[in-house]
Amino acid sequence: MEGDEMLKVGIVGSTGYAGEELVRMLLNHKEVEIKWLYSQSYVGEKYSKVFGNFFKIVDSTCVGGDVDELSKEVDLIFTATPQGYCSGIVNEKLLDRVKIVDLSADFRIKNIDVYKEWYKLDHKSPEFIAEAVYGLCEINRDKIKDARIVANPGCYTTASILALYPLVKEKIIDVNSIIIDAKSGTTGAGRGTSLANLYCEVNENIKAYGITNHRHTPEIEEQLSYGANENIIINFTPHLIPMNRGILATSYVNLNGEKTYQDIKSIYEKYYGDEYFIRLLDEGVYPETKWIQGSNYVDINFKVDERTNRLVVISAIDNLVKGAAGQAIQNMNIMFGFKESEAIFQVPMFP
Ligand SMILES: NC(=O)C1=CN([C@@H]2O[C@H](COP(=O)(O)OP(=O)(O)OC[C@H]3O[C@@H](n4cnc5c(N)ncnc54)[C@H](OP(=O)(O)O)[C@@H]3O)[C@@H](O)[C@H]2O)C=CC1
Ligand SMILES: CC(=O)N[C@@H](CCC(=O)OP(=O)(O)O)C(=O)O
Repeated sequence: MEGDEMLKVGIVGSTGYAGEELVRMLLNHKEVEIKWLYSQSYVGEKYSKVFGNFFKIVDSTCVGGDVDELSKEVDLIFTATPQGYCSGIVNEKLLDRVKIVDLSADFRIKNIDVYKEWYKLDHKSPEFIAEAVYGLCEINRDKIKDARIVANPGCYTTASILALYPLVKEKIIDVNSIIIDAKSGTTGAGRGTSLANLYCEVNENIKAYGITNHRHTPEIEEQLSYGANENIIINFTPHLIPMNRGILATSYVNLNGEKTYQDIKSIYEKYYGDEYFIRLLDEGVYPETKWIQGSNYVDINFKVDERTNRLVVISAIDNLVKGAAGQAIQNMNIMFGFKESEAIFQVPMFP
């Protein structure tokens, strides 16, 4: 497509890590033109000065001002912004003009009291929560097609829910025995400066954080509960590790009755066998972040522990790609009927 036929998009939060990944991948999209790159801190600056990797590739300058006015130039807006931003700009007039893919958590959680409790924020447009679709592509593809607002899932949540969804749906595990132990690279924390993310604090170190109260807990619980059709509560413990990007989630669950490797494998095949971006690894081969880095792939495998009758499931994603920008583009592709892998097929970077 060319000129007027191209889908025009704007990116708010373009100067963050997720925003940068959106630009990097959208440049390869045959049917999309990036119309503007919005920033609060770099208005008037060349985007390629903010991120030198775009030198001689992107000539645009960051724009600021009224997003409502800018929305008249585009068909879709990605908001790769902090929690509370997107809910502040959404209104009926805006949604008449554009579709929204929000990378924050503003529209992920249906129960507003849960949102308030875990995010310590008042929601600025609760009237749109019900219609927003949780953009976990492999699970909600049909609903995403017609959505005006897509709530792009969090990074830990994407890795965790995709690993566990077939198991809860098929009721082969005790749904109240789920423990998720997840590790993330430091880009997961964003580009803003904070003491905890300084090089010397992160390098040569691994630490758990958000123990029993990380905000992805209710997001995982809500989505797994829809799958199981019953209320699920979980233990979720994230860890910060000295890597740029990547998430590895190890989930422990009690099996209902004895199950073989093949029993479980056939369940994963039923749900994901035809999924382009989900790779069910061969028996005995377990996901590593190096194998998905820079790509939109989700690698999954598991092992039955016959001694404890527990199942251990390992999943890996790139937090900035399938955990953020890649999935956001996948959602856009579904919403506009483009090839689902357009612009987001990348061979993972190794090493
Ligand atoms: N990093 C990750 O792995 C993942 C991130 N996410 C979510 O995506 C969103 C972006 O994350 P990430 O890129 O890491 O964050 P960053 O901190 O790297 O970037 C945030 C961006 O938002 C802009 N911004 C900050 N405050 C405001 C504001 N009040 N209004 C408008 N824009 C603002 C910032 O730049 P400027 O000042 O130039 O406007 C910047 O471009 C967050 O909601 C995050 O939770 C989701 C999944 C994974
Ligand atoms: C390493 C790290 O700090 N990760 C972030 C999760 C990033 C993300 O996906 O979160 P959202 O729900 O905000 O979109 C965190 O734990 O807060």
